[in-house]
Amino acid sequence: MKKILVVEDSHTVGKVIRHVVNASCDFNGLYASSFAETRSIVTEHKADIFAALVDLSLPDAPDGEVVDYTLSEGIPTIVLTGRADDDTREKLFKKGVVDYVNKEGRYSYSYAVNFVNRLHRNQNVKVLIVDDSPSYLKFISGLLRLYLFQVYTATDGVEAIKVLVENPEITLMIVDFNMPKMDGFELVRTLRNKYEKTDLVIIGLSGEGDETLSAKFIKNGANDFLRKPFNQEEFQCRVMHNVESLEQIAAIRELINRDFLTNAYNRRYFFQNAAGMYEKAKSEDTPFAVAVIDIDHFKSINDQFGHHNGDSALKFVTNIIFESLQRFLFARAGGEEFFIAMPGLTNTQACLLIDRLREVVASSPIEMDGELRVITFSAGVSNDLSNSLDDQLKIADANLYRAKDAGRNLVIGDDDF
Ligand SMILES: Nc1nc2c(ncn2[C@@H]2O[C@H](COP(=O)(O)OP(=O)(O)OP(=O)(O)O)[C@@H](O)[C@H]2O)c(=O)[nH]1
Repeated sequence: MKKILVVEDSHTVGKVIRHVVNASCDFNGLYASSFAETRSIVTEHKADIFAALVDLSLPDAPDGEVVDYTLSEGIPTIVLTGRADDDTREKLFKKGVVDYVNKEGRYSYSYAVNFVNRLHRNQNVKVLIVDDSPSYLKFISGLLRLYLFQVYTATDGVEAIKVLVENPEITLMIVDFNMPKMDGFELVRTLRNKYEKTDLVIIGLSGEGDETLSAKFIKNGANDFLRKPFNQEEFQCRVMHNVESLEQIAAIRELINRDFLTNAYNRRYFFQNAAGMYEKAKSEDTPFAVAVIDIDHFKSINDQFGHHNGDSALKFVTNIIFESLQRFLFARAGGEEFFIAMPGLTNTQACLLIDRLREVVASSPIEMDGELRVITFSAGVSNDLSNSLDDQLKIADANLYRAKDAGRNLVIGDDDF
């Protein structure tokens, strides 16, 4: 596992940072209290060090020599300092530090540690810069790479759309206003026909003197705006803030769409997504099967072994279904009932698949209070696109109750009469 290097000579500050690292850092800490110790730790662990929090002034390195050292070793460096006047800050950014933090108590150390976590996550974030100025393209790319983002570039709107189509995982764009072929407004307007603000963040950029540009950019669909020339700190704050917002929205979406107990998708997510699959199958005239699964005698599991064991059984069955049916849409519909949408499968294929799943669950007893208990489920399958999605689920449900009536631990489809 990668590590965070912390260089701090004050015992008290070191102790607070250690606490913050243990509580909230994605990495384990390596700690040094002098330049000499830093050298020996870096020599031994260089390949494992992801980033460093470095005190600007140490007894054996009073003028920031340790910062030059960690930077020369290629380690992303965040400076801890008690004296960040404008001049010091500018010099630090010119040297290539990622950020600086004034030593002002626990909050500032939390900020520094969270910033390292942010850098870690940035490695998975793809950013597209669109600017016809080679110098700005280079400058912004350099900053974004310093923050460990994956960077793509385009020099006009037409090229930008092409890059975006080829790389659909891009979630952040930085778009200049004044460009040939298609200006920034037109590009943003075009993109907003397809990408929501909550899926693709666009930060507008302009060097024009017009004070109204920022509002115009935002009214055309940009999330935020930066006026050239900007300083590194302002750029960093805007970019990080927007990326964090996007992540928070994604996290909220996950919470809305997932069932709390099993972490399977919930009923709302199922209907939102199954409807599109159903329509696609209908328009392409391809098969579309649904299944309703219900655990047998689940009440007796609760009654005999208690609710917590019932919960464990639900999680256990969910995991098996999830592992086995990853390519299909699967959700906990409520209680001990699950829905599955299987585009591309005929009734026979879907019945065979669900029956195989039934065998796996039935042959995987789980331990409850020291006793091995076999869990089974019954299922109904339906595949008839002349019915609506709701009706198809109702028929699958009716088939499920036939399976229950026929003795349970059984799968019944449209043809099994
Ligand atoms: N532990 C636990 N139990 C739940 C949860 N949701 C629903 N249940 C229980 O699931 C049981 C479902 O019971 P019934 O609808 O009678 O069905 P069954 O006992 O499975 O019987 P058949 O479906 O006829 O085989 C009820 O006792 C619910 O309280 C849950 O999240 N956790």
